[in-house]
Amino acid sequence: MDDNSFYAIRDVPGKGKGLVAVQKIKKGTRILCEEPIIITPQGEPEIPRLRVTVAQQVDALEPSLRQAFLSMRNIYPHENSVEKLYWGIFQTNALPVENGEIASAIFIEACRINHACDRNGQKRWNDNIKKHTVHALRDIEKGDEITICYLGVDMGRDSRMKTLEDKFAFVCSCRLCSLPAEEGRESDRRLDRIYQLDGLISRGLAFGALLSSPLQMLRYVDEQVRLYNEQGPDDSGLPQAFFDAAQIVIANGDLARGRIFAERAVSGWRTNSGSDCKENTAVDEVPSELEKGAFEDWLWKRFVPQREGQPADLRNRSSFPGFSDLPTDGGADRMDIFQDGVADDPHARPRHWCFLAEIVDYSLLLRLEMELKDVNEEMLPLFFYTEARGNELAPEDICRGYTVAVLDARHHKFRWDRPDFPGAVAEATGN
Ligand SMILES: C[S@@+](CC[C@H](N)C(=O)[O-])C[C@H]1O[C@@H](n2cnc3c(N)ncnc32)[C@H](O)[C@@H]1O
Repeated sequence: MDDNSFYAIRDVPGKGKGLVAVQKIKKGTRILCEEPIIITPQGEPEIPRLRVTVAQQVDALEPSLRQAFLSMRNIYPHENSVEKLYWGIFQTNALPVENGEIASAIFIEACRINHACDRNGQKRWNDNIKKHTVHALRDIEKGDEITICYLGVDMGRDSRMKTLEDKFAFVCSCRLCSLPAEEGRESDRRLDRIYQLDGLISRGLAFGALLSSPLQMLRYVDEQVRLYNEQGPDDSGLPQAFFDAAQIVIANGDLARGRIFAERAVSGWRTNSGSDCKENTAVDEVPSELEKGAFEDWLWKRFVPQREGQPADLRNRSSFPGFSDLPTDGGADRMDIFQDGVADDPHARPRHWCFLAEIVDYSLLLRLEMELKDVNEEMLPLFFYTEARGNELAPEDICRGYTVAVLDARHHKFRWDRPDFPGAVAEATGN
């Protein structure tokens, strides 16, 4: 868990524990960023097998994490075996990950966040840093509870209530669910229509209506945006709506509107994922000097071997990857990124990359240890297991704010790493 100073875990009346803001949090701020402690694999439908997987991971947790897991809420408390008890806690608290490998996971702090249909936090699994994040959807005042939405799609009050009661055993009392009768019905009508429009727009995009009836399609999105705005400020569905509008107008050659809709979509996504939305360019940042081939390389973000004397593009993530994007020692993973050619091509030329990270802090007791921040803003430790334990470096070269560069860095699993633990304790090794 890093930089979690925006909140404290407190008792929240009628909800058990919850996260409460301990300072004002500005819209778009990353409030929480946390690694999983227990995961279930994607595509395993067999509950008994999942129960065993979860139980094995719980048993392998270090005592304080295990205690934290066991203190979590369990809405299935009447199960009579330890395995079923763990499974009950897992089901009550697990958050979706859905990165192709992991289906859902337990996070010690993120799983304490309560639900609100008009939540002020946006949850997301960030696959770049292999962590769950929550960003502020609007300004959150000190003392306010931080909330996320447990439901996948917008639905009316009765359907929301039923799903939350069936799946999470509580009755929601958020602002939206507590609206006076007529306002509540009005809100439901809006949500039903937003849902209906979603279907019309996605079918239209899939079946070519963006070319055959673009104005009708634009009307649908216009209505959806208006309904989102009436429903509440900064709805997290807005960026997708602007993106849909951008596709409709661009497909019809209307680049001026396309640019504005695209900018609005990006601005909304930036709020939803805050500082995680890193790699971006402004519309006028198109390189004008490049010849055709080089322009295409830029456009498709292809890896192009550096010519001698050519300055390196520090924003190129295949040359300057983050920690989570590094290849594994001896592994064939991500070879497509890390070789000039395809993985099984015997003539593919190996290429080089450089892991860069800022020194945030350091100490020199038994050995030199550093706390680093990489290009994805992921924090990680660096230990010097060298002969002189880091004393090879001159003291004036070790400063906060300086950059560490590790050429051809790789993940390396040490013998004492926990087996099969996600995002495991691998360290950057290199020459
Ligand atoms: C993932 S946990 C959230 C943390 C939990 N409150 C705790 O004490 O650990 C989910 C459970 O919290 C409770 N909960 C979440 N949101 C709630 C809400 N809006 N009102 C009442 N209870 C809520 C429900 O019991 C739900 O099954």
